[in-house]
Amino acid sequence: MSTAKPEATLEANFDGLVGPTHHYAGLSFGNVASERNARRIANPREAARQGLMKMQALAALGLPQAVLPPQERPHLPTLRRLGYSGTDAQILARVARSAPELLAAVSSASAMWTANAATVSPSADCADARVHITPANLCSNLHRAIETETTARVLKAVFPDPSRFVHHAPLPATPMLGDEGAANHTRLCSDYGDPGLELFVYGRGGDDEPRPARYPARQTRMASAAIARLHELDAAATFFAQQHPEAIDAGVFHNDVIAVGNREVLLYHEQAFVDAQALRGWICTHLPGERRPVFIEISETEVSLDAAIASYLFNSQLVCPADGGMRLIVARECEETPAVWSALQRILADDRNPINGIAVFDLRQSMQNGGGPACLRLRVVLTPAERAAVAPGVWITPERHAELLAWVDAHYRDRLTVDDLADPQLLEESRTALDRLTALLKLGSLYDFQRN
Ligand SMILES: NCCC[C@H](NC(=O)CCC(=O)O)C(=O)O
Repeated sequence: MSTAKPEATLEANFDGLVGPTHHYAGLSFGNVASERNARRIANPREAARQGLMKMQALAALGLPQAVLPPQERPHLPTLRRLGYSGTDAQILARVARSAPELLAAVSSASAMWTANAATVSPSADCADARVHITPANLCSNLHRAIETETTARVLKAVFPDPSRFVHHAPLPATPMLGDEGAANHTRLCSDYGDPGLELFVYGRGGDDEPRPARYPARQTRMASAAIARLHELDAAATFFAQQHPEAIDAGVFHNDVIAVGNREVLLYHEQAFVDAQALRGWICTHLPGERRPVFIEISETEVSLDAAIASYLFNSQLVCPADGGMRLIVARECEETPAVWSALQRILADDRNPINGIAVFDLRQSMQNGGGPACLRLRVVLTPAERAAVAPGVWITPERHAELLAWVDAHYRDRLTVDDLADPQLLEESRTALDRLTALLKLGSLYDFQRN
């Protein structure tokens, strides 16, 4: 067992803080939880608290843990751009009457799922030895596409030093270049500081490749290839794998719903990829460093695709705590799904893999919109010098965690439905909360309402 030293290169998790307008509107076609829970009563306060509990627990394992702020919602600048005019209250009343689905979209707290914020490549993988960051265009859904501009601004504020961090522009927002960020990107390595393998998973490739019939493929091969070029990755250490179209049609709208990789371990469902064997073969011949790859393939007979999607087993986080070993961070739904829980016990008992612990979290508010433990975090591998260059206010310490809980309790409602979204008071509450938050996290003026 190795104890992580403070001078080591480590993987940090940047979790999205759930915003005050968290609600269920069935906005994501192809995301079965979002569709199933449309119009359910949401509890934004509980949602934010559940996320903060996970952040604090990972920080307590000795892992670098940070927070990314929510976005301004309802987003009035989008509504004005779409032709609504008048006071904020007048606009909210009009859009609620004429296009309630548009009001729901501009009110979504979906920026919480920071696995879709960007694709990040560690400096060890990039030719210029800097960390490369490309915000995702999220062009498959309006409520998500409007995150990109603010996300780019937030990431520049959090990773400010241009000698260490390169910020690319999001890819043009068009179906051919659909990009949903790190949820379709995995890195394997021997140790975090070593050069690694970057694995991009796409749903839609060339005309000769199979496509889902029912649900959209949100990530294209062309988008992934562009990111690999922008990040100056070594072509010999980069692989593009196609996600199984049948999995997409069953509700696997991102690869991180069906596979998770960490260090030398790849845990995936047998229906995750069109050609898992080719992927494994390539990893075996290409993984640099001392460790040998470890594959944990879960068969359809052990855990059905439907059980995997209902429990979000593969949306677990696989992390390396400071005291050694590897731990799975799973949603409570895994414990509640018998086939999944026994598969997890089997994985734990098997000493051919380094996984030696499981921690269960209640993330139900996010899960009901199709976002599990891994959706809520953006992974960023950082050297000690890079960690020191991150905006200091975003790191989760016991004090910051307590401040954020108090901030949530002071500003968030414990009940929200789509019918509440037109309430001008909710907009006011959100802006007041976010204004305090940027001060608390020492991030300066991030939001449109702070800059006008
Ligand atoms: N990585 C998890 C993303 C989940 C997200 N859900 C949503 O947007 C649901 C929102 C709603 O239906 O209210 C999505 O599908 O992109």
